[in-house]
Amino acid sequence: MSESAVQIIARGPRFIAETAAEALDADPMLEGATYSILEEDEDRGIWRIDAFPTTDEEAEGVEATLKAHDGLSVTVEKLADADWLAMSLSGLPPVRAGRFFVYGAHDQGRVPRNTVNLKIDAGAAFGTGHHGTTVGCLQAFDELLKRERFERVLDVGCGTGILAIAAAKSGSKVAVGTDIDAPSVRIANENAKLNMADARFVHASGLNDRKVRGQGPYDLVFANILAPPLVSLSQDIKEALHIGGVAILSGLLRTQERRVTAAYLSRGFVLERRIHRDAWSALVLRRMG
Ligand SMILES: C[S@@+](CC[C@H](N)C(=O)[O-])C[C@H]1O[C@@H](n2cnc3c(N)ncnc32)[C@H](O)[C@@H]1O
Repeated sequence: MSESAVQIIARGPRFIAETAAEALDADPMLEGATYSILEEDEDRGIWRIDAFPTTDEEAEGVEATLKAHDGLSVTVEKLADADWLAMSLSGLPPVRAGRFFVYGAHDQGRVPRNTVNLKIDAGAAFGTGHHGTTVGCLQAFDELLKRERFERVLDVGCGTGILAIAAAKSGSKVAVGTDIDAPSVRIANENAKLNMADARFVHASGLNDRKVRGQGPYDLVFANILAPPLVSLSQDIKEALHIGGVAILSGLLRTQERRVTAAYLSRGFVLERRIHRDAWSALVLRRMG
């Protein structure tokens, strides 16, 4: 692990930022590297990549890849201590996505009455509602809820548990989440309690865990993970769903849509909707056969 954590920031025009993001995705040495890409300044057309490497090798690889793209200005900032994620995210404004309102402790007094409110504080797990992928999933879910009910919901890659908690708080009888990261599962279970939501979270790799399978088949599966696991889990996600059930997939860049969609179409899904947020995409796919 790094002696001190760093955040690597790259700014530049959209095309160059997206090309650099694709280069990060394509490098097998950087498979685990976490980054976000978003439009920072619409008027000036500036896009921004924030990368949060967890090892020195990853930091060197990410920095070198970003610097190899002419037109990006790249800076590396040292972060003070292990609480850097919480520190960098504390004070973030609440997020509204359809009926869902996601807020932190500092916004306790500003919660509307007519929304489904999700209290999620920034911490060591992904999913405060500020990332384009999470917002895309919540928006897609909100749209579907206008005409359908989802009794049984599974959230693959639950992070903070935000999506399963959203399901439990908007009428789903069964809301199960799973993550390969044990601390995320602990935090998700704490968040469920904090939100008085009947959602359960299981530490597991993939969908074959007994506790995950045992609650299925599901009416809806969220999977906000990266494009490669979305492709490799496509058969498992299909088997976890009823025929007619819906998968809301995110964690993929717009440039990766075709690859992910193809894996699901070939397994009998139809694509119902795409939601774009910054460079990210959320896909709504229905299992037809
Ligand atoms: C982008 S975060 C999504 C968090 C949250 N669901 C949200 O929408 O904000 C992805 C999460 O997926 C987990 N993950 C990655 N690959 C996974 C896999 N194959 N099975 C289960 N969880 C996975 C990561 O540990 C991480 O917590």
